[in-house]
Amino acid sequence: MKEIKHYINGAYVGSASGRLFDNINPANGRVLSKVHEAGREEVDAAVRAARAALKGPWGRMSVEERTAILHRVADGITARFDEFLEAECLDTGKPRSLASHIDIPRGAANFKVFADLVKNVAAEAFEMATPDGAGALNYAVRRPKGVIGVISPWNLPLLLMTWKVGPALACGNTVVVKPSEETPTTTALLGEVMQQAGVPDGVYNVVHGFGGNSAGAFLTEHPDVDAYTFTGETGTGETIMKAAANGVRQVSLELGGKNAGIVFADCDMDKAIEGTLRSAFANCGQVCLGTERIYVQRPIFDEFVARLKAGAEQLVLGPPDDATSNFGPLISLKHREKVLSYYQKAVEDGATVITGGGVPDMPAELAHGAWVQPTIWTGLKDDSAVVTEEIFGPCCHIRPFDSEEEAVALANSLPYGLASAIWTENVTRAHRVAGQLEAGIVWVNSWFLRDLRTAFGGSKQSGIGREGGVHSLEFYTEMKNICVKL
Ligand SMILES: NC(=O)C1=CN([C@@H]2O[C@H](COP(=O)(O)OP(=O)(O)OC[C@H]3O[C@@H](n4cnc5c(N)ncnc54)[C@H](O)[C@@H]3O)[C@@H](O)[C@H]2O)C=CC1
Ligand SMILES: O=C(O)/C=C/C=C(\O)C(=O)O
Repeated sequence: MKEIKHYINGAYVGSASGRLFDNINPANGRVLSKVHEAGREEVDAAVRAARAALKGPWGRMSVEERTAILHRVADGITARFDEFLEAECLDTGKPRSLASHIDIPRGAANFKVFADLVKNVAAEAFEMATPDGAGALNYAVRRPKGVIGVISPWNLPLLLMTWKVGPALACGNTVVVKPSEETPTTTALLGEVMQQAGVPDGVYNVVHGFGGNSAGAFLTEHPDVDAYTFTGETGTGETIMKAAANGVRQVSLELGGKNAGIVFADCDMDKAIEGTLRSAFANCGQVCLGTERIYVQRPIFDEFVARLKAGAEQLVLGPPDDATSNFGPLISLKHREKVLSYYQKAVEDGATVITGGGVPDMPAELAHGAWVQPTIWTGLKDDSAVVTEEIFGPCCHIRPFDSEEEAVALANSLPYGLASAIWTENVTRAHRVAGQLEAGIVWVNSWFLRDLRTAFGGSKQSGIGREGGVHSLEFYTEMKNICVKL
């Protein structure tokens, strides 16, 4: 059986404890590989290697040399596209059509975009007057923050990990990555690409393991890490923030959401249905930007529900190697338990189940996979847990609204504020509503349309800080002002 080891200081190493855990294929429940679980010893070795590398060749490189290497990393991912694709699809069960269009290309783009950005970004300068009339000149320079702890989730494993590692390295930092225990493979594979691209030893380190009382906690408790970037559940973000408070370390947190889709009667119905099918069901609903609450203006409510139901029922459930499949399993049986508990709660709370609501019949070879049906409800009260809590599954509740004010109030009614999607052909309304929504990201007549130069992140309990474009540079560098008296 294949073993997945840590990648520390440019070498693959096992755990001193000899502890291994199973990496499971969620499509069929089979063990894919055995993964080494890091103890404090391995985490410490990774952090030491990362600290030393800051002072080694990486720290002395010019921006041109460093960014040329990062372009080679991107090219290395592209050259091994099929290997990354296979690994990501086996770890997550997601359809190849999805991973080949989103996950793997973004893995490469995340290095290129930030390598190009750091070469072109300017820093501020201010001339000032002084009492003696000679004046002074202030100018800013950016310096790497240091050793960055990267804790990444399982839903878009390569995409979300490189979304952090790309800018961190472009800015001259070194990293210790703790990928999700559910999806260790592409993070491990990236070590080989880093090596071939000429990334010096110790710049990119990977430790595997779980969260609490395991590699995740050991990394966030380590005193020699300068800052942490995390994507995942809000509660986990709170735990990481508390750990980072020791030593006043900065955090960038991209957390949970319970995002609203708002569909106005003047929308282009075909586009609204196509977009909402993706925002509710893509990646089996496991996208933090997904819309689990859909508000539809009353005159088109019945038609919208009927058409979304028809679309959901046309999704083709199947494993990644089935070219016709566009809907995979959830990440694990444990996560399926959570999702099914909401499916049950919806019924207990009096929902009308428009479609789905359970576990599909799958062929014998997939019977042990984490499959669930795409599910749509109507008729729940606004305070039902199904409508207020992040489920992170392929499901949505649809509720009618009458006025624009009501739709905005409903969308803003929860403590989350990550993303929203508005569907309307009235441009004035689109701008007006977008401006009022309490969310870090608002899409109009689209969903998950990403320009990597834009600010990405959540408000309220959906996160702290923004990444993307120059906003990533704000987090991954320290800005120093130099004041020169003339
Ligand atoms: N992208 C997102 O917004 C994601 C949201 N979730 C949400 O979180 C729920 C739970 O899923 P999990 O996989 O348990 O998410 P999680 O947020 O706990 O895990 C994400 C990462 O954090 C690490 N982690 C967990 N506890 C930690 C700790 N105490 N210290 C340091 N690292 C820690 C995990 O090992 C993993 O690498 C899901 O049902 C879903 O609602 C999960 C994954 C991604
Ligand atoms: O950076 C992106 O384009 C996508 C981000 C998606 C998430 O952060 C998520 O699903 O957690």
